Amino acid sequence: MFRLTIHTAFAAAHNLINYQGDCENLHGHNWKVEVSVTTNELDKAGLGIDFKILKRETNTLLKTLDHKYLNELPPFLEVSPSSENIARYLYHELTKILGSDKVKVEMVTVWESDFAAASYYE
Ligand SMILES: Nc1nc2c(c(=O)[nH]1)N=C([C@H](O)[C@H](O)COP(=O)(O)OP(=O)(O)OP(=O)(O)O)CN2
Ligand SMILES: [Zn+2]
Repeated sequence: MFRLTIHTAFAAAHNLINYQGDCENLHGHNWKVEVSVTTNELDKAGLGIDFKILKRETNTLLKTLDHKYLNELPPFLEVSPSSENIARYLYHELTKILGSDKVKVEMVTVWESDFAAASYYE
């Protein structure tokens, strides 16, 4: 089994809902995003999936979040835009885009600082 991982990032504003403390107020993060996929098969070039495709599709998705107020976006209208919920949202969207009989999105990890991250996997 092969695991392929890419790192990328986006910047956005949010506030946690149903939360008491500083983070219920509007603030922002430069989130780092790590996407891992697994595959058993390699193509003739020896690639599970081209990193370029992995980065391009992830970055296209992240553009919909970048420099936005997350609480105003459809995925987070009724779901608090915590790092956990962002990771789960990205996991499901990337599975729709990249998932196949050969490639499984294994895990999405979202770092909201250098010291704190949430991962989602199934
Ligand atoms: N499990 C989670 N806990 C917290 C989340 C989260 O998404 N998942 N998010 C927040 C807030 O968004 C907040 O912005 C966290 O920022 P952070 O820099 O960690 O907070 P502080 O600056 O207060 O960090 P200290 O290390 O305590 O100074 C909170 N929790
Ligand atoms: Zn925050």
